[in-house]
This record gives sequence, structure tokens and C-alpha cells, in this order.
Amino acid sequence: MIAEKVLFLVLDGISDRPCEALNGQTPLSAARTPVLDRLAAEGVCGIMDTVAPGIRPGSDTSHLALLGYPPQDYYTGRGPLEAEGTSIHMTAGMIGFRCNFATVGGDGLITDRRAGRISGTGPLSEAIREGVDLSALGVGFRFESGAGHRAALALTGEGLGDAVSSNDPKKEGARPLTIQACSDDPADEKTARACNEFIRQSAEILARHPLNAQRLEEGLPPANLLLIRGAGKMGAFPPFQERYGLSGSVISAATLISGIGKVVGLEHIPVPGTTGSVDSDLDAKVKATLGELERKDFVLMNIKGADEAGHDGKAIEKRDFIEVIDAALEPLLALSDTLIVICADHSTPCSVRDHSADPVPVVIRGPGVRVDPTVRFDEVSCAQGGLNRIRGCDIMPIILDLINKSHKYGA
Ligand SMILES: O=C(O)[C@@H](CO)OP(=O)(O)O
Ligand SMILES: [Mg+2]
Repeated sequence: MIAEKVLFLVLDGISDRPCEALNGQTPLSAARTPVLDRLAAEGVCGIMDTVAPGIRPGSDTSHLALLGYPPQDYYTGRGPLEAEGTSIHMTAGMIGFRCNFATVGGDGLITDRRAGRISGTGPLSEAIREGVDLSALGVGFRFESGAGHRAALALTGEGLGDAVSSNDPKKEGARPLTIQACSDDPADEKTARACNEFIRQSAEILARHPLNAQRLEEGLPPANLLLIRGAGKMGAFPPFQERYGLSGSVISAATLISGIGKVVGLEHIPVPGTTGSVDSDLDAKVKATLGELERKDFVLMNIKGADEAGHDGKAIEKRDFIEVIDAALEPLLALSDTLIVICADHSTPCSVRDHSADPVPVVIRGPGVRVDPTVRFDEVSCAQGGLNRIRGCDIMPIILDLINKSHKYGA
């Protein structure tokens, strides 16, 4: 039997390094994961450098690589991808940015890059849309909330460049930076001016917003500053369906991933109750994925919460959420005619609180797979598996070969 459908599940940032809080185990190896282990036992396992050995990937570059769009050829910055994951559609001349709602103290130092992992920022974004005016600079904008503390900005207007820096120092306890043009090009200078003005005006609006007054009353960090990064224009992506002959959908609460899916031509299927965090409704997500597999050849599904726990340095929370994921994946065991591919997009070690280049575990289970002796889905067990060590850009060719859709190289 040959599989006709492909479920590609990315467990965002699930892999890790040994954690002190877990007696030297990783959250994945410490977690009880009967479903993932059974898939490992019935499949072929390996480890994967999603971009290349020693390269610490963003979720943007890693997902592009996993879908077979090498970032060195296709990546034009995170901003436009994140914007497309919201309701913003990036057209020629627009410059996209990823934004964080963050907290800055009275002394001007950032106290939380994610404003206490705020959610429900819709009213803040609405106030920014209504109140910020960049017309004196000849610039318009779109601004939309994403999942959690995330948002996307797109600048519109004549003569805007995308070679600008970020105001995000990437750490707490530092001052927000001034956005600079990275060249003498007046277009980059215009964008840098517009960004700094956007940040200034939005901070004034956020400072007097009732939602922040309420957060202060509740002892929560206010979302009183926007951190802006990942400037870019939209790239050109050959459609997934033309490239692989597969129709596809993307199921992800994280706007970056739904944006990447959309720009390569996957249909984005929103699932109510999913949040991109550890409180997400994973049963609803799995149900929606199974439904999509009835209609489409390929479904990309992303579960984000373990990555957030890694960024927050919470090893026990990460382990516990991995167990929640595992329980939610139980219905996948019944998919006998589907190729199931499960991996991470990068490691997010709790000790690093950011992504690392440590290779990620991968399992492929389904018809035609040469089952190897690995019986556990974790970083070390998978390293013994039959896929050995591959790169992210190898995974689509391997999938296509297993479903008999690869092109012969040679005559
Ligand atoms: O979006 C996220 O989850 C992370 C990393 O991709 O970004 P940040 O550190 O700004 O929260
Ligand atoms: Mg990621």
C-alpha cells in the first residue's frame, strides 16, 4: 500500500537540552508519551538540522526549509510572513514587520518583551489603528493583532525600503533601540522615520488605554510599548500544489506559520479555541486536521505551546504540555493510509530561553516506511533511527518518495 495523504505535524520548539529541574532529562524524554512512542515504534526515526548543522533557526526560516523553500533562496524577512498570517495582504511596495506588545518601566527599561504573555490585544490594536497617523510622513499602515503578545504591521506608501533595524534589544533590562536605516538609501530612511513615529504615537495611545489601566489594577504588566522587527517585502513563492502536485491546508494558531502556509498556497483553516499557547484546544485542532485530510492531500499542523514554555525557561510546564499534546494525538494512531511526519522546527532549550541549533527528532510512520528499532520519540532515541541525521530541506523529497510522487533523477 502507498500512502495518499500526508500529515506533517510540527511540534514547535519541542526538543531541548538536559534540564536541571528534570534531573538531567529533556522535557520530551521526561514526559510520558505513549502515542508518540508508538508512532516511533511503528515508523522510522532520525534527527534533523532544520536549516543546517550549527545554524540556530527562527521558526520562519525553519518552516520554509521544511516545506522545501530553502530560506537562502526564498526568505525576505519575518515581517511579511507574519503579516500574511493576519488579515493583512502584502502587495508590492508594502513593508511588513512582526511586532510584540511589550512592557517598559518608568525608567525606560523593558521589563517584559511579551507584556506578561498578554492575550486579547484586539482592542489595543483597534485603538492604534484609529489613533496613529503617519500621513505627515507620506505613509499609511495596517496593524493587526496576532496570537498572544504578537502583532503585525505593514507600512504602505511610495518609496519605502526594507533595510531597517529593529527597536527590540531581544532582552529584558535593556532600553528599546531607535530604528535605523541600514543604508543611505532615502527609502530606508523614510521607513525608519515612519517606524520610530509609529512606535512613539502607539506608545502614547497604549499608555492611556483602559485595558492597560485594568491590567495595572490586576497587577499585570501593561502592554505599553511595541517592539518591531523582521522588516521585509513579500518574496515570490512557487505554489506548493504546482511544485509537489499536492493540495494542502495549514492549521496553526501562530500567525507566522499560517502566513507561511498561505504564501506557498496552502489553505488556512482557523480553529476556534486554539491559541498557540499551552491553553490551546488541541482536541479541536486534531479534529480539524483529520477533517482536512479528507479533503486535501497534505496538511501542515503546528502546535506551538512547548516552544513558549522553552522561551519562558519552564521545563516542568514544557514536560507537562508535551503529555497533553501526546494525549491529544491519540486519534492519529488510527490513520493507517496516511503518511504521518512529526518533528520540531528547532529546539527551544529552557536553559537558553531561545532557539538553539541542536538537531530535532523526527519520525515518519505510514505505509512503505522501513520500520527501525527505535521505540521512543525523544532527542536521543531518535538519533539511533534509520533516517540518521538529515536536513530540513530533505524532508519533502523523502515524503514525496514515500508516496511515489518523486521525479527520477537520471534516465
Ligand atoms: O513568537 C515567538 O514565539 C517568539 C519566537 O519566535 O518570538 P518572541 O521572542 O518575540 O516572543
Ligand atoms: Mg518555532
